[in-house]
Amino acid sequence: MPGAVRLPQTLYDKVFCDHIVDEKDDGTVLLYIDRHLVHEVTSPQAFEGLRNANRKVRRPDCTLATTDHQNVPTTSRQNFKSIESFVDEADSRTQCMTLEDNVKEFGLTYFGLGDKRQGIVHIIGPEQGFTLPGTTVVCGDSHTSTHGAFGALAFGIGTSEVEHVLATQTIITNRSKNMRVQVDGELAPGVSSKDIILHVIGIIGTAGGTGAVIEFCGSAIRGLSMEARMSICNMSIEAGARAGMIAPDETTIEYLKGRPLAPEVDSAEWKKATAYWLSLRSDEGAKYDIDVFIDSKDIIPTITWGTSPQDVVQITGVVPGPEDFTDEDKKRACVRALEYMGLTAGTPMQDIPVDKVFIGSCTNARIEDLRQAARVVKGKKKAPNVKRAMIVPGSGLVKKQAEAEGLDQIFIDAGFEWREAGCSMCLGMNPDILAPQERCASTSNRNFEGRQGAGGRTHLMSPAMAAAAAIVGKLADVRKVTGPTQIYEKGSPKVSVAPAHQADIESDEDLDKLLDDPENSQGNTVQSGAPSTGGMPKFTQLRGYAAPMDIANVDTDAIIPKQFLKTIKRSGLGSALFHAWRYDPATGDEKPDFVLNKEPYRQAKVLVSTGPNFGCGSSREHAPWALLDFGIWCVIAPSFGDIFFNNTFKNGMLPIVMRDAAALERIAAEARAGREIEVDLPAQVIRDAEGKELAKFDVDGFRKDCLVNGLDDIGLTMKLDSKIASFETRRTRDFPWLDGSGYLKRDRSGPVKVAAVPVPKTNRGQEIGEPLEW
Ligand SMILES: CC(C)[C@H](C(=O)O)[C@@H](O)C(=O)O
Ligand code: SF4
Repeated sequence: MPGAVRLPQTLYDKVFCDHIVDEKDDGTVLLYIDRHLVHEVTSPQAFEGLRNANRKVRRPDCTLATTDHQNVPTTSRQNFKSIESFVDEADSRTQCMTLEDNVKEFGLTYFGLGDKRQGIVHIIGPEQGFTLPGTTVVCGDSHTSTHGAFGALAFGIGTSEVEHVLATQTIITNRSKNMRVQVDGELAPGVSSKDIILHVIGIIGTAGGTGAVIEFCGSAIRGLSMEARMSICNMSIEAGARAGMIAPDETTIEYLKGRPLAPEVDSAEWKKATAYWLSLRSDEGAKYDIDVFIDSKDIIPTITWGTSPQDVVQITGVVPGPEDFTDEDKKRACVRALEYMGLTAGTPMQDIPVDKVFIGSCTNARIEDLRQAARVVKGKKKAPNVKRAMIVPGSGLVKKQAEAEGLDQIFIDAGFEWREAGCSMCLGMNPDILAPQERCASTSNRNFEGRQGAGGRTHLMSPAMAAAAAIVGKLADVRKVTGPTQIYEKGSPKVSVAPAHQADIESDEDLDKLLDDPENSQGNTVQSGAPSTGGMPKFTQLRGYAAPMDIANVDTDAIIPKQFLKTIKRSGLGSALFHAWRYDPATGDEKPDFVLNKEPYRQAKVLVSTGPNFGCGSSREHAPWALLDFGIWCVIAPSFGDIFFNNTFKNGMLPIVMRDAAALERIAAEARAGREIEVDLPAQVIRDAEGKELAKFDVDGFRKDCLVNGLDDIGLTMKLDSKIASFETRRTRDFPWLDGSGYLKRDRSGPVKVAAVPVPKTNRGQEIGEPLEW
């Protein structure tokens, strides 16, 4: 209604409201997606689902695909002719070629390996101007949060959701909480945006942002370049948040000028777009559910010591010990992390030698990151004990730019390797990996067990700090290495180890055997064969053994390690579930102490985690697929990683949030005693084997309905086609720069422009035909 009084809104509220296609009374929202980024690892099963149901990609003009992940060798591409001849590893090749086939079949824009614009999906989106302020951006990848630096609502999704977006250009979701992290003051020399985000995660923890979208604000954030802002939003997922956002401002607009897929500067579209973008800041008096205030002067160069991104310490500090924590979960986690990391409490961080250095990843492989590292390295040499120091630019264009500036030579002269673009050692899936017990100074975002290679030890830090570590040969304080030099710039810049070195998987054949051999399946069908379009099995009552797990922050890398992500199927992953925890790396034998290797838990149908934040980290839907294939249909935990939580529902599984500690303990006690329990979804009750109630639980109404009735949500959404079409018409009218029409003008490939029909009301309450006011 024109003139209606609106409550003050946050940046998140505004972007969310501008994308609502439909909202149900129970709060379930059908949200329109403006930008969909696709990569080879999480898309094959989604395209397969489309094909099986004879569906098309609804908005090829709003979809951009690239190959970037574990499959892409970062060795020289000078002789690149085709993926077929270039990618040696069979499964990697299949995954890359499957994406190539799919983009052809569905008419999508694609930056392949031969294309200079190829790179990590979260680097190329902003680089091309595909990511724009005020948009909704999704990708089958948890670090989609990166794009929030533009004031976009950007979040990671699982493969089933990728299929949903491809088919309908929408997603089914709920409103998140509003969280504000305000960082004020001038950053001290040597302190970068990576230090800010590590510091923040150290304070709020990896579950601190659960259920929330974090808005980063304050004078320190405003003073950052776009690239530095991206590093912050990138790691909001490590703080457990659904997304991170920063309000667009002049820095944002400056960055977008001249980007190929942004509106043309000074055109009518540009003027309209920039006026809208600048309107996207939180209103005075807007309410936040959680507020965190940080003074920049408390931040000094920060690194991680343990196996969770919250395990941070200042570089001047020492390795902590269990007595430094009051919480029992944290004490336990500390003991485990010290053992895994091969560290002793009390050791000064700067006394710890490193074996490898990795400067790359979607967090820190942009031109500015490379410039910072180059400033530290210039004229110096890598320490002799550092076996490898790798620079992996985030995209072909970043690489080109760096070479034009002579950065490559600075690194090469210092003894670094200058590689091609890709995820590389961030995920350790291609030959860029750590050997067991090797220690790495890394600019990536995850230090989980085995993340960069089985048994590998990762310390997260900024590019300047990683460069300093390479020079010193130990974890080092960059301020000592460079002296008072200014490493960080203000404003935004324009822009092999032994193959398959996994202690547990020796060769491609081993992997194939594990994944393809029906013998290896635990015999429980995932909806695999049954494509998501065909409906799901109904979930009503589930009775069975519950496997107890007393670990906090069980990440999806642990649930299903990276080497199993190369499959293009949903089935057969049961034998790989918790692979590193379940099998001895040397012999391949089962570890007798691991819960799923014991009776009666080999038959477990439920998993009870007493630690919080189960399923945090990566968006890989392979995690629920592996659990299901093992036979686990229900996970009970005090809290969950957001994307994992969604992914389980999409596969007919039930994740139960049990915040009541006493009730959780009652369930865990039954589990430990090896007695069966019953999960009754219609009644929302958990009972013991005798039928006595152990706990009640909450579940979202829409999701319950889908589970109990085995409903396929893509089919349900497609019934709302006229609402989606109406939304698109309004979008074309109010946000014309978002249609691929502009893209086409600039020789973008892919069909576009959805026919406009007159439609009612926007979600901000305006009337038909009335232009939105910013
Ligand atoms: C492969 C992909 C699903 C995964 C993610 O979602 O994060 C990866 O990028 C990672 O960083 O672990
Ligand atoms: S976190 Fe690592 S593996 Fe994941 S998208 Fe970023 S660079 Fe790639």
